[in-house]
Amino acid sequence: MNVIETNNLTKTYGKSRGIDDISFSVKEGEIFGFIGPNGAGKSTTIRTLLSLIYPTSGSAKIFGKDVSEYGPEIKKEIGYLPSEVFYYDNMKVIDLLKYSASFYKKNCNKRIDYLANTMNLDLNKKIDDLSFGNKKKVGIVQGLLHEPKLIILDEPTSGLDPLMQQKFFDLLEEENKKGATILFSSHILTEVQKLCDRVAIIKEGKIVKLENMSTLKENTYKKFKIEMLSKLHKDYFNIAGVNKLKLKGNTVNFIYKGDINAVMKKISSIEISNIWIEEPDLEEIFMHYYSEEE
Ligand SMILES: Nc1ncnc2c1ncn2[C@@H]1O[C@H](COP(=O)(O)OP(=O)(O)OP(=O)(O)O)[C@@H](O)[C@H]1O
Repeated sequence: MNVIETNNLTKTYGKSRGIDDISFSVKEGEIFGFIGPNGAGKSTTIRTLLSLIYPTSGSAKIFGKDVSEYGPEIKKEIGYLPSEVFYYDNMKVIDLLKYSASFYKKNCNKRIDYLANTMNLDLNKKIDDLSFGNKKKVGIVQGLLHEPKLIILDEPTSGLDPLMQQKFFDLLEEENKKGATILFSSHILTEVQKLCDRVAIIKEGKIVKLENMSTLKENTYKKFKIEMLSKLHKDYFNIAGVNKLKLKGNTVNFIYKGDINAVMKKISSIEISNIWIEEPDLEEIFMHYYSEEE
C-alpha cells in the first residue's frame, strides 16, 4: 500500500516556481529520503502534503485520501517536524506537550516521559530558557508523542549535536520497526544515506532521480587508485568506462563505470604494490547529478 502518493504536484508562488510536476509514492513501512539543496522545493512539497498550502495543480494522497479534502482527518495520523519550530516561549515544555497531546484521543503521558528521557530533554524548563537544539528536541517529542503512522521530517537534525542525532535516528528506526512510514527531507547526504531505503533527488522544483539507495550506489562508478611497481604508459588504462584518469609517478587514479571484469583483467596483467577500490559516497553521486544536468 502507498502511504503517500503525489501526482504531478505543482505549486507556484505568484510567478515564481515552488515545485513543478512532482510525482512519487512512498510505500507503507518505507523510510524515504527527499534530498536537494536550499530552495529546491522540499518544504513546499511537504507543506502541500500537510495541506498547509494548496497545490496550483496536481494532487496528493495520504493513506489513500486526497490531502486537500481530508487534511484534518489525515493529520491525526501524522507526526510532523517542521524545519523551523516556533513556540509560545512563556510555556513550560511539559505544558506545551500536554497541550499538543490533547489533540489526540489517547493518553500520551508515558510516551512523553519516554521520549523526553531518550532525548535528554528537561520537561520542567520554560521554552524561553531552552537552546536552539533543545527547542528542536521539543519539536521531536511533539511530533512523535502520539505514535503516528506517518512521520514527516523537514530538515530534522539541524541544531542537534552528533550524540543527539544518533539517539534521534535510533528513535526513528524504532518507530519504523513498529510500522511507521517516514518521509525525511534533508540536504545532509550522509544522514539520508544512513537511514533511508529510497531517495528522491530534487532540483529546481523537479525530481531528477528516484532510486533505491542500494541501486543508486551500485549503478554509479567506482573509484580506483593503484600503486604500480613500475611506471606505465599513459594509455594502458585507456579502455571503455575509464574516466578522469590521472597518472602521477607510479600511481594511477581513475573512475570506472562498466563491467568490472574488463578493468580487473587489465590490472591483473601488471605488477602492483597496492590498490584501493572505493564506492563514491552519496555526496559525490549527488554532485554528479547536479553538475551533469547543468
Ligand atoms: N511563501 C513563498 N513565497 C514565494 N516563494 C516561495 C515561498 N516559499 C517558497 N518559495 C520558493 O519556492 C522554492 C522552493 O522553496 P522550498 O522552501 O520549498 O525549498 P527547500 O528545498 O525546502 O529549501 P530549504 O532547504 O532552503 O528550505 C524556492 O525558490 C523559494 O524561493
